[in-house]
Amino acid sequence: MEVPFIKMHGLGNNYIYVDLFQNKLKEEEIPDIARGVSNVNTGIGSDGLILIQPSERADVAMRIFNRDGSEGNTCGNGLRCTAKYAYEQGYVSTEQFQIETKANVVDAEVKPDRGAVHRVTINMGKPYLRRSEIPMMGHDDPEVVAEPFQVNQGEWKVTAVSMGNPHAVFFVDAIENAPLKELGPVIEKDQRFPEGVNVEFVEAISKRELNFRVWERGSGITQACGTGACAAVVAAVLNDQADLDEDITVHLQGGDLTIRWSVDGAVWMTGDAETIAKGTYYYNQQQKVE
Ligand SMILES: N[C@@H](CCC[C@H](N)C(=O)O)C(=O)O
Repeated sequence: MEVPFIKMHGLGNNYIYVDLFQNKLKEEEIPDIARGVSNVNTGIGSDGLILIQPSERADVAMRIFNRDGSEGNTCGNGLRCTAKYAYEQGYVSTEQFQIETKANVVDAEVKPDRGAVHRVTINMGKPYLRRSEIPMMGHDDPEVVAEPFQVNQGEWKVTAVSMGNPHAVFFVDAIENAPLKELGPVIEKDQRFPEGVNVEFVEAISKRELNFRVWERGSGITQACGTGACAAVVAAVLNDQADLDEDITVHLQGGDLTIRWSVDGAVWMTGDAETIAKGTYYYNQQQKVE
């Protein structure tokens, strides 16, 4: 089967996008297609698959599938790329519009330059902080902030934030010492997070600037995670490491995002969105990718 695709990235967090305004995919084949396109040797190579499709609740909808074929609820970098694509394709006719994800409906604003969009702001909505909303095992506290967390014989402090998807944030003194490869895969699948978790290590440089590294649920190390950067800023404010209602610069491996947790509770994210390539993926369902 031939699947027309666009490859886009937000700060190096790259996905294969399929436009379901124009094409159809069988629901049961989507996880396999996500694993297939993501494979760098036998596919295209990506952090996963994103479907852009019509919505009944918003102007456009988006679904995100990780490298391992699991479906995420939302994706910050994917939202900026979806906004760029929807505007450039003419699926929306205004610079402000709404995008539906499995998690929620968000407001997007594109900043076009002669018809092309390279920068997008998304109102990501309010973070979920109750333990049961993350979800994380234990008594249903209103917040999980700097809670002792033992892993691999080490003692850490976790702050848990859901931006529609779950994030476990750990502060480190120096980002280059973040044990991403060692602890990322272990914490991702830790039983205390019944739906798995995205794992972030964060160094607070000042109250307006954070260094950030991520191990994503279902995809492993990626160059950037938009929802993770939002969760990092929320966690930093909760730990008195960043200011509420101020623009915070988050330095990710692939570049910078500007994030603000505003007094009304909403988290705003501004950053780049770029197209890499367009083409056709030849999906062969006889060669399932595990
Ligand atoms: N890269 C993303 C998040 C993608 C989904 C995540 N791995 C999950 O399963 O929750 C982002 O930019 O937010």
